Amino acid sequence: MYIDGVNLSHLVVNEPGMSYQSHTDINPCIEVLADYPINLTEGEGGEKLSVYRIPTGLEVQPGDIVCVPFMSQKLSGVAIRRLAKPPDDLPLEKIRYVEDVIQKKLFRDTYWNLMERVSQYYYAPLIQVIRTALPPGLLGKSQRRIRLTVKGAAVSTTVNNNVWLDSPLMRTVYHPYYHLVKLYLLNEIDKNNLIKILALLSFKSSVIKVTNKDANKILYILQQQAEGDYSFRYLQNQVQKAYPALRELMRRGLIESYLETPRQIQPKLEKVVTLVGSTFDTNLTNRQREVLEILRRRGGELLHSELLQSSNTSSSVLKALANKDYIIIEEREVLRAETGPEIRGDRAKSLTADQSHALARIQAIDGYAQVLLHGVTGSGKTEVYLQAIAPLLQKGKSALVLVPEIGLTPQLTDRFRARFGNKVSVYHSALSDGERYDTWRQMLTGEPQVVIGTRSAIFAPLPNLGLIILDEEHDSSFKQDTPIPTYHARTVAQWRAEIENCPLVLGSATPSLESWVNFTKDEISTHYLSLPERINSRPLPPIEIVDMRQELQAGNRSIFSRSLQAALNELQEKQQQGILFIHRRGHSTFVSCRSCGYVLECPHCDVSLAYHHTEDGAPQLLRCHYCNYARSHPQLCPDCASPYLKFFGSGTQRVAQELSRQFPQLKYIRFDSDTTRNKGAHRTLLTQFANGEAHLLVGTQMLTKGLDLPQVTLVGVVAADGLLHLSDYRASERAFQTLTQVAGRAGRGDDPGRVIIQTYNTEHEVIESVKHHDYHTFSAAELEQRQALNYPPYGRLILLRLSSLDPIQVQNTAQIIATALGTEDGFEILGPAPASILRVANRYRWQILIKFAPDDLPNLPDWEQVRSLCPAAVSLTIDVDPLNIM
Ligand SMILES: Nc1ncnc2c1ncn2[C@@H]1O[C@H](COP(=O)(O)OP(=O)(O)OP(=O)(O)O)[C@@H](O)[C@H]1O
Ligand SMILES: [Zn+2]
Ligand SMILES: [Zn+2]
Repeated sequence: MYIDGVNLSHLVVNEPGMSYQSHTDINPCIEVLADYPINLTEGEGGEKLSVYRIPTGLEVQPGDIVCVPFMSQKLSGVAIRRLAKPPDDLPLEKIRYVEDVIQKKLFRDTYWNLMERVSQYYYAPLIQVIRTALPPGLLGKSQRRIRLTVKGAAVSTTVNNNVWLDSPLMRTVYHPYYHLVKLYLLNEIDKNNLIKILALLSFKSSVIKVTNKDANKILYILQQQAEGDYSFRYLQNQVQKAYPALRELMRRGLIESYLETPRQIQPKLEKVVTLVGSTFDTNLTNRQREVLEILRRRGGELLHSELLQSSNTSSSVLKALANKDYIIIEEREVLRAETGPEIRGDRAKSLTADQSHALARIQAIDGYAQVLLHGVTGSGKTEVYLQAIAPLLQKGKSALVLVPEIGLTPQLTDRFRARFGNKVSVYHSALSDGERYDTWRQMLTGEPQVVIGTRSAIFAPLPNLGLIILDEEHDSSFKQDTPIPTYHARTVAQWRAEIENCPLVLGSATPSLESWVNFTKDEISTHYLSLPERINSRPLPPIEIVDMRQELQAGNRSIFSRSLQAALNELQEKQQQGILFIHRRGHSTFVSCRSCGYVLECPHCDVSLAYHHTEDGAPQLLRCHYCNYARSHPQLCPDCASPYLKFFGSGTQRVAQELSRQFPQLKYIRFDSDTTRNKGAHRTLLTQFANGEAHLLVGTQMLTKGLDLPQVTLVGVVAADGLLHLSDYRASERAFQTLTQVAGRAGRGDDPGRVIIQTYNTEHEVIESVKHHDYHTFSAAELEQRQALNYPPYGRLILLRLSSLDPIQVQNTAQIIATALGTEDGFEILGPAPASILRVANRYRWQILIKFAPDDLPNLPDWEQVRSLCPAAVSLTIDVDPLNIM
């Protein structure tokens, strides 16, 4: 990483034996990489190091997170390098002091190396990588904001004449002319007079006019907000040429810009009462004696609030006791963390031969190596992970376990907690900021522990890492599409394991083709470990493929084939349980008018709105899946006022309706994004199902991931076709993985399972391979195609995503960039092409795909040059190794 021409990797960090701390330094300074906001006066925010002085008495070391002054604000940043004296070209009095150290010793050498590698590979500024790695709020979220001046508040915008008078801003008592506005509101003076008075008062001339269309719009937007205040970024997204317009408004004194002070997340403190001494003097009241007695009985230490409650007393009583030195009241930090329910402990299972073999191979690794644990569904991969981790903890080391989506797999965390108790913590984005902050800091302590988390947990700052595990390594949620860095947790895990010199285990029943090729290219690698059988030699469930065309020919118009209907009937007779899987895109969910054909669309995106209905009695909503716009379901067609609106509802909903109609006695639980919105809903629904409260679990993709329910004997895939026809070179791979995983939920217990897949494409090669549980044939055929077309894992891809409010400008920019790239060789350029949904949240999107051989890296374009071709109104994201090309 080069910053201002300096290669950072030589500067960093904490090199042992360095004597910078020497007390003879007269004016010690430190270089800081701060979290600068985008600077309005310079356009783009750059990445540069700034020098600060270290005040006497404050210990500042490279790798610390510090708080520094910047203009009139405070920012946080990472201390990079100590200087024994200030740089020669910088007069001492110009250098400001570091204010404080927020977090000591965050970045060790190894951690810093990781940050740099991510930054280089994904072409993302280092500070962006650091921001991704840290819990939210640790670096202050300092942002540039724009607010109206009094003068600006009084300008009448032509967007809506004189709207300013009705703007909330004018009605706040904080407004300097509120007394005048109030007169107007009370009808004491009329509007025209008020305008004249205000004009006289504030500008001593006639009413100010803003003629520039964009400037006018900015004023209007600001005036609509109660405090007349928005972030610079927000305004930039609302108005096409925001930047010159803002400058004009600022020059005319109608708005001002300022930096918001960072809001640090504070550790949570609670008052604790501790009993000191055990003899109680006679000078105590009965009440006081009682309180002390309760405290003693409860072990001599209680939370202040708890003691107040259980002794039913007031804080003045406690204070009096503290004054008499019977108790100590002090603030102590409490850690916020997700704890999960109480779980009964369990012991290590005795392993099958295959499991033992795999475990032995993993444990024989000394230092860094990658292992692919390829085990069919239900082969006991998790048990191998658990037993690989146990001895590490004993040796004082920690383990990191990455999973696709933690909310969906409460079962998995439970299994880890049952084995390792409170040594397990979870880390993912659904935690509150406070919980994330505390969990994260708790990792820094170096206590041996197991962290289970999603994608971003690959940056968990565990100092003594002994093992990294990626479960379901094929899952695409390990890849971040946006914002930058567009990292893949598997790739980062490879670097991290290498840097920390520990093993990395990739586990899957359906390995990604990348991993498959990687581990099988040289003969059979010793690090390819296979669990080809289920536990107790249970068979994989037989898979029946049903041709839905034949069903139709035979006169069956139901969405359930005759075979699936029979299976559902049997389920009820035998009191067994089943899962019905619906692919999200498998059914249309839009609402259209039967009379005129009008389709309800999102006003901001080029897509139709999807119908959502969570339960009886809940409001019927139409929602945009791209920008989250929502509206209520209209009674009448907005176009022709016909009452005959037709909708299908989400796939699960439609299937649920059909179930109630055809199998009224079958109880089902819907498990999809509508029914699992609330925190803890996944767990609740799965527990209900596990307790036998329903025959069927009906749901989407969420069902495919790691569910281990022994009583499930039937899995039905209602329509596989939606999966087969995605316009993406990875569609087949994804379809094979999803279908294999969902099929793998059946027959995991004593009763044998069966799977029924309904499709209109019985001959599709994916369907063929899934039917025979044949990963090898599938991957061989798929890899052949990839190789022929130079797609990953044989070629590499970089996707340039461009977007703008201006449809012409973004198209032109895409064309210019593609042309410029076309003059270089070493790579192939596909596009520019509009994204498959051109407009999302009012932004028009184009993309350019760059394809090259893995070893051609040195020939890649200069991204700074590419960026310079991009005007300010067009944003460019470089997605390295993209997974979603749509
Ligand atoms: N050695 C063993 N003896 C007995 N039972 C075992 C053993 N190993 C694992 N099991 C049990 O077998 C079941 C399946 O194991 P597990 O869920 O780990 O499989 P998996 O390979 O992770 O499956 P999937 O990839 O389908 O999620 C679990 O209920 C687990 O407790
Ligand atoms: Zn209509
Ligand atoms: Zn939308």
